Amino acid sequence: MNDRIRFEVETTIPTVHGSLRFRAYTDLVTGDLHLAIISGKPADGTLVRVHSECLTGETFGSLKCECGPQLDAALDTIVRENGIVLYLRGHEGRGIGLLNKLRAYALQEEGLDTVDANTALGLPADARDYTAAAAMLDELGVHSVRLLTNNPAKQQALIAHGIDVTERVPLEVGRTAENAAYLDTKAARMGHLLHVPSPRADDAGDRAPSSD
Ligand SMILES: Nc1nc2c(ncn2[C@@H]2O[C@H](COP(=O)(O)OP(=O)(O)OP(=O)(O)O)[C@@H](O)[C@H]2O)c(=O)[nH]1
Ligand SMILES: [Zn+2]
Repeated sequence: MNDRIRFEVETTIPTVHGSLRFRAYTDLVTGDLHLAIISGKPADGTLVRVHSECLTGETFGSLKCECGPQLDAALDTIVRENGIVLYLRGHEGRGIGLLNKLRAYALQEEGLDTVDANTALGLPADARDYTAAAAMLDELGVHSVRLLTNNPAKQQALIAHGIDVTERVPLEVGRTAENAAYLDTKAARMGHLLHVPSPRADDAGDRAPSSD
């Protein structure tokens, strides 16, 4: 499997979440540099988050999606419980890239939802490939995982690449008035398992309610 990725370097970085080990891998097919962010010793059964890059959500605090809070929560969780966050470059915009994601956002301003905006651009609703993620887990000696995700398709994709997903662990954070319709569309049209209710109108701008 590891004709797909090449390990480059490992270094430890102190972060607001705690001390984390960063292992960098070159994707030999796409040229992207992916990261495995690790707390504790990788082992079968470990907690894993396979996270798709989202510049707008993670760097600029976009409230259109929940990627930023999900990444923060995943890093906090692996520091607490040990585990791995695979940070996948080239997955931006569900695999259509930053420029096309911004084009899709422009169409969403005209009323299209997140699925139809991709389709209107002649692009798949989800173009992500998980081969590199599975190869990184293989390189780390991890073949069974508890997966932090709300997306059963991501679970199935990893299974199809030979990773035994023993449990799906929900990661429902970051719901706001701004992204409630987007999250509801992901649940209705993309099969995401989302149960946290939308914030009330008078909560607009607040961060996600704790849970149900
Ligand atoms: N094309 C497109 N991509 C988006 C949009 N909103 C967020 N994204 C991208 O979607 C990716 C994250 O995928 P999501 O569908 O939010 O969630 P997921 O990774 O499938 O599922 P979880 O594991 O539950 O987070 C990131 O790369 C974001 O950049 C959008 O409206 N259009
Ligand atoms: Zn995002």
